[in-house]
Amino acid sequence: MLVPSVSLCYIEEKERRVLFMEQITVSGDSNRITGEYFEQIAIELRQLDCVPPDTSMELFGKHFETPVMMSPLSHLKPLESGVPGMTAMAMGAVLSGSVMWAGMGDEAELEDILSTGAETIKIIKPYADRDLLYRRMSHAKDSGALAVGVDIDHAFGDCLGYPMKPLSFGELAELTRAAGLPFVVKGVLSIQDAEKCVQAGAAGIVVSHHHGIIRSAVPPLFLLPSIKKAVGRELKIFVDCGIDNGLNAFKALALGADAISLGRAVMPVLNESGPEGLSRYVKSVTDELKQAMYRTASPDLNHIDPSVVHILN
Ligand SMILES: Cc1cc2nc3c(=O)[nH]c(=O)nc-3n(C[C@H](O)[C@H](O)[C@H](O)COP(=O)(O)O)c2cc1C
Repeated sequence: MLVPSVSLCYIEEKERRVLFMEQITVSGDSNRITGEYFEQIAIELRQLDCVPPDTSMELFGKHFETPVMMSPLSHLKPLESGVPGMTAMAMGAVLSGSVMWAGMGDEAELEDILSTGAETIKIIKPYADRDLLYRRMSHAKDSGALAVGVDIDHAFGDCLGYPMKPLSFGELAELTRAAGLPFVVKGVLSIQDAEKCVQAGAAGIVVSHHHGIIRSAVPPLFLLPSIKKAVGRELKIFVDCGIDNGLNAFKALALGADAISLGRAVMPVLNESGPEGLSRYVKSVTDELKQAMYRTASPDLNHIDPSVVHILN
């Protein structure tokens, strides 16, 4: 099987600036393991005394209709209408009252995204060129991003010709101090890193294996309860990887996530039906989540009892 190295990069050739389905199919076994783990998690029903649930959330001082967010993607192809892919994604986020996240794109792309009015969390690569990292971070702040962060898991090899380098704890602490915005660390997949993020002053973490940045990655939901126990009172916990429906979103929220993100699942939707279709999709995922909350007597996102989910086997 073709498996990318740790320098997993979405775009090796410019011509592949399409839906990236080729790369998605070569992510080793981590996505399969994660998918199978989701299937092991079952939901019980608590239908007496249940009330219509509220799926809205407050994040970094803003109000959102749903905890179903966009994952930070990058280099999506433009829609047929000519609207750049990431801008269209941001428009979909605005229409659905959802948080937008932006990945590796450049400063002009982020400005386009923000011009849609989308509340956006900008995730910057751990560029070996730390000056570039800091420039991107202050640009995000000056442009009005909601929060900023780094995907610490994309720290090896290079991406699109940009060499990457792992962050030290000291560098992370310095970045969070300098950010001037809530700082989010994406690609946390251990209690150790989660605790270091708290000590470094991060406002949030994304528990994620980056759709298979390494083979045999532990499913984010496997670690989530222990990460929640260790750091859940100190920072926001977000989760992605393999979430494409409201029941999987519910499982993640029940096991300790404050919000979840949809990554690869949004790409075909966006491509086929644009921002409006994306908004309908996010709303349908949110509706399915709401049904699960209703049937488990979970009145709002802060009151989902973890004991409503069971790990079989
Ligand atoms: C085309 C594509 C581009 C991505 N670009 C970035 C990026 O620039 N920064 C980042 O942190 N993650 C990036 N990711 C990773 C996603 O944010 C997400 O962590 C991953 O796809 C797992 O979520 P999923 O299983 O819902 O797709 C990208 C993923 C894809 C598929």
